[in-house]
Amino acid sequence: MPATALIRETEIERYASAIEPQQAVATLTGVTKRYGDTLALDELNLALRAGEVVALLGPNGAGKSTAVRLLLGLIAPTAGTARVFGGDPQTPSTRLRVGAMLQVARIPETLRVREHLDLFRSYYPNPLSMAEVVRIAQLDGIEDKMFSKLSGGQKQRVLLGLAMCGDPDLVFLDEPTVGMDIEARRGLWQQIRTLANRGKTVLLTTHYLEEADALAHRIVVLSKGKIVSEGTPAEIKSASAGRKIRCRTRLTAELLRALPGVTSVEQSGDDVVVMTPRAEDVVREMLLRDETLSNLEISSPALEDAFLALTTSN
Ligand SMILES: Nc1ncnc2c1ncn2[C@@H]1O[C@H](COP(=O)(O)OP(=O)(O)OP(=O)(O)O)[C@@H](O)[C@H]1O
Repeated sequence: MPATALIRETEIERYASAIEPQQAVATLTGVTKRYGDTLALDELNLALRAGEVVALLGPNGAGKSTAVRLLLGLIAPTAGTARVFGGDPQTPSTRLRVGAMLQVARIPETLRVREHLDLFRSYYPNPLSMAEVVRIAQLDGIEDKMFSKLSGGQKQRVLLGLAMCGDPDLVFLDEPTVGMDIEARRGLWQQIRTLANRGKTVLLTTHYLEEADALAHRIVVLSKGKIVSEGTPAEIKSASAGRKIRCRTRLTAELLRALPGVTSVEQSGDDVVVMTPRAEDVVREMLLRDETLSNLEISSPALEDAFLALTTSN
């Protein structure tokens, strides 16, 4: 069954309508964005609630950065409206309440960490104290280092610190852990969780499905400028690919494919892998036909499988 058949418009509407306008910290309503002939966003509706972490997932060119840049007020929609704290994202008073993690390439290499933080703190009337920024972004011990001398993970932590200087209520993290090893990535995840626990709203874009799974209350999957699925990580997984049965059996692939509810059958070494939204029924049928069936395993698909199904079938 194509994944698109499983993604119901009504599910997306359920999320959009579940957010009362007064709860929404930031919204894109009917937003279309064109760059010349390129349609980057196509009548997109997105709302972020106070205190939630939302992951925007999607393949290259899906429109993730465009959505973030609209909410940051860096670009204007071709049609539709972008609102942050009820106002235009471009107004200075709104910008003071928003923090964004920049890309490494945009940071001057020849300043020390402390100098970068001082500079950013000076942009805000009520910045966080230096000690607080250092604590949140775990920069102890590297404050006096030149930015150019830092490791990839340390640079990403400085970028998070810079985003936090103004004590923002809404934080945009664009690929926050790109280029980091798994240990450093986990450390940054912990810091992002701390932000959410302090009531901040976080929108992160990522290519790492594990990251979205680990951090987000809600995942929004974009493909070609449209939302193709939206829900908790568990909902995304279960809505898209059903469950996976792995076992050793004498039954032929042809017979398995003919069982009600089976969506795919693949050989994997000596085992066979069967995908179905009705795992219990299918296993019952298999056991009735093959009492030697062994090595049985039933699992939910990884978010990665779900994501691929969603974005490639579109
Ligand atoms: N300034 C621009 N001028 C022209 N086209 C652009 C511009 N910025 C983005 N685009 C195009 O708009 C579409 C959406 O791009 P966007 O950068 O928002 O996607 P993305 O999901 O963030 O991709 P990636 O994961 O690669 O960063 C793409 O087709 C891209 O080529």
